[in-house]
Formats: sequence, structure tokens, C-alpha cells
Amino acid sequence: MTELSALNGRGLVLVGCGRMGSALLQGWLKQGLAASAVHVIDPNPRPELSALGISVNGALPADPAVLVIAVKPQMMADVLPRLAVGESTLVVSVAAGVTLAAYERAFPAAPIVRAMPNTPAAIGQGVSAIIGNAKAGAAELELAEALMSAVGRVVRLESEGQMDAVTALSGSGPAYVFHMIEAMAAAGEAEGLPPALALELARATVAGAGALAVHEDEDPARLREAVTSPGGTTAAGLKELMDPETGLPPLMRRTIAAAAERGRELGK
Ligand SMILES: NC(=O)C1=CN([C@@H]2O[C@H](COP(=O)(O)OP(=O)(O)OC[C@H]3O[C@@H](n4cnc5c(N)ncnc54)[C@H](O)[C@@H]3O)[C@@H](O)[C@H]2O)C=CC1
Ligand SMILES: O=C(O)[C@@H]1CCC=N1
Repeated sequence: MTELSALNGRGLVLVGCGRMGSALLQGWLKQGLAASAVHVIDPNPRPELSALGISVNGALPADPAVLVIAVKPQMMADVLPRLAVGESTLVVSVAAGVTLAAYERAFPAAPIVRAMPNTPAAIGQGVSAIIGNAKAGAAELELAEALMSAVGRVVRLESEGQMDAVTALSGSGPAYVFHMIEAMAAAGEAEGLPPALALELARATVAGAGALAVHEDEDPARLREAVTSPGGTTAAGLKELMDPETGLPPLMRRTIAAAAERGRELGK
């Protein structure tokens, strides 16, 4: 695995240091990237960046090892024409929707990797999917994997065509899970629990079930069955939740389809 300290000589430029950019940056600094090697471009930078010794909106290195783009897709038309890198800089973008072809128009000589992380990256528990363009060889993909591994797991995609589905599932997915916590808590309240208690139970249940799902590395259907006593409470609840017409499966199908479609629109 590539060591991020290997970037300290030529440096890394981060364009956009909001929620995702700063989560990545924290991971990189923990993995040995020197603050002095980081150059952030952001019109609204977080104040703590300069205190860390990071260059903010200053002069950029002529030939950085990596250029990471973490601005909103809607900003891309404004941002890309202001950036220029050559063939020896790896471009990594985490933006939803925007295609490799769009980055190739801006950086025709560069190896380019699209990465799709998610917000648990902020605590090192993210999952990112990566896909590179034709100029991104084994070394570049390994470097991109090292960058994204700093904030969690990494999977490599077989084709860019998978990226909108990935974005809809794992990129946006934390929001669905957070909403499930909200919905479970609201339902607990409706059954008479005090709001704080309902929220604490919902949050701890989702966290515990998530941890168990990963820890056991078992089919989630088996884990579900282990909760479900015949004729018991869970079976009664699941009868509603798993209803093929009105339950979670068709709802999740529509949810992920809508998110994937939005990704395709953002890429146009
Ligand atoms: N938030 C999430 O869950 C995820 C976000 N992403 C992608 O990450 C990217 C950033 O999203 P967030 O961090 O959530 O947004 P954000 O709004 O928190 O951060 C965007 C940052 O870009 C900066 N910015 C705006 N215009 C700029 C410009 N012209 N030059 C440089 N910086 C500029 C803003 O000041 C802000 O700090 C998006 O493309 C999004 O699709 C990907 C995966 C998950
Ligand atoms: O909502 C969005 O567009 C971004 C991409 C995945 C998560 N947040």
C-alpha cells in the first residue's frame, strides 16, 4: 500500500474543503501526510486549517502529486477551468455524477480517478468506491486507494457505469439510515415512549445492528431470522416492513432509483 508520506515532497492540492474534503483531510493527516504538504483552495475555508499549518488559498505547487476535487457538482463548470495539471498529477474527484469524460476535457493528460466516499469517513468508518480513466494505471489506482483507505474501506469498480448506483446506495446511504433512526424514534414515541428515550433506543439499535452485521460477516437474512421468534413480536413487525407492495423493498427500490437518476442528471 502506498504511504501517504510519499506525497510530502510534491504536495497535495484539495479544492473544496467542506464536509467531505475535511473528513478526507483529517484521515490523510493521521496517515502521515504532512500539513505543510497540503494546499487547500476554498473561498470559505474552515478557520482551523491555517492553524494546522496548511496553506489556504495560497500559491500552489507547480507539479503536485495529487489534486483532489471535493466541491459540489454544480460548482464544477466554474472550478475546472481554473485548474491545470499535467500528466504527473493524479486527479481524484469525489463529486457525485460528474463523469471521467468531463474531467478529461479539463485535464487531458492526467490520470483521473472518481471516488465515492460517504460521511462515516469523518470517523474513519467510510466506504469508498473508486474507478479510474484509461491513464490511471496500477500505481495511480493504488495511490487513490491509499487516499480513500485513510477514511475507511475501499472497493474498486469494474466500470464507471456502476458509479451512479454506488452513489445512490453507499454515498447517500447514511442519510437513509439516519432517517430510519428518526422514523424508529418517532414510532417509539407514538407507542408512548418519551422522545429522548425513543431516540436513544433507536440510535443504539441501528449502531448495534450495523456493528453486528459487519462483525459476523454473515448473510443479513440469517441475522434477521435470529431476531425473529415464530409467532413473536418481530414477525408481526416484519410482516409490515417486508410487505412486497407497501413495505421497505419497494420503497428502497424507489429511493435508490431516484438518487441514481439524480446522479445521472448531475453528470449531463
Ligand atoms: N456529503 C456527502 O455525504 C458526500 C459528498 N460527496 C461529494 O463531495 C462533494 C462535496 O460535498 P460536501 O463536502 O458535502 O459539500 P460542502 O458544501 O460541505 O463542501 C463544499 C466546499 O466547497 C467549497 N467551494 C465552493 N466553491 C468553491 C470553489 N469555487 N473553489 C473551491 N472550493 C469551493 C465550499 O466553500 C465548501 O467548503 C460533492 O461533490 C459531493 O457530491 C461525495 C460523497 C458523500
Ligand atoms: O447528496 C449528494 O449529492 C452527495 C453525494 C452522495 C452523498 N451526498
